[in-house]
Amino acid sequence: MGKATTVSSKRFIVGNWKCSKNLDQAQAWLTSFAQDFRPQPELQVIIAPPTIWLVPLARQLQDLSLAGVHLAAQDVSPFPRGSYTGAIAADMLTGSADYAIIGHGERRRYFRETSQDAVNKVSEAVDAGIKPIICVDTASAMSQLVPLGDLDCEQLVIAYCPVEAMSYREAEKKETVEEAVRFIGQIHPARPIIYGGAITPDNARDYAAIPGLSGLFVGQASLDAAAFVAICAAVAG
Ligand SMILES: O=C(CO)COP(=O)(O)O
Repeated sequence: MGKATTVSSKRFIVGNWKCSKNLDQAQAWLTSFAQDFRPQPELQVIIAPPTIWLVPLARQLQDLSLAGVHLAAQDVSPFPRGSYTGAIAADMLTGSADYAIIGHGERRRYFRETSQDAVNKVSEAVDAGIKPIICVDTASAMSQLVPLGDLDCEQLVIAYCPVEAMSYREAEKKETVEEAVRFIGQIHPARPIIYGGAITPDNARDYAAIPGLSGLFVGQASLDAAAFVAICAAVAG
């Protein structure tokens, strides 16, 4: 895989369920989403359920044959297969997840993950053919961004998720997001950048229109299938 040279015209919308939903709820969500979602060319919808539901949801998704809808793991091991109790190696995701979220602010904060852990995870994901969605939590987080420059991965997505927006449930000001996107884009010119933090069906259209942004990363509002369909429609434009 070589380095990308231009930002692709793809739009991304990621629904991160975090630690929510049992299997019945997860499958009911997908059934309801499939009834109302209208696929759009260039729109990549990525659903990140708890890892334990990836395999049954991948089967359900295959039966539904929804165009442009993918699954992501919310995390991946920084190690290959081996004696790492509790870990899930990136190549174990093959066949169920196409993407993996890596370095989410909540992983950094509650699980003490470092930027080096994130880089190792990205490297494992890339080797396994899983596309990384790497999260950075502040616009000026050079330590999170710079090591990514050495990675040879064409399909990396950068998710800008300011911690305050997630903690206080208030989206960051659009001008500040735009500045952050410009800053990140200078360090990683050809990477799609998405924004996450208190996105709702009401503000999605405004945020999706921020110049330089390739999509949205949604937590709480993705738990409701109808709200997520509305956000997908807003991102598709
Ligand atoms: O963490 C996020 C995306 O992964 C954002 O979460 P909220 O949309 O709940 O603020």
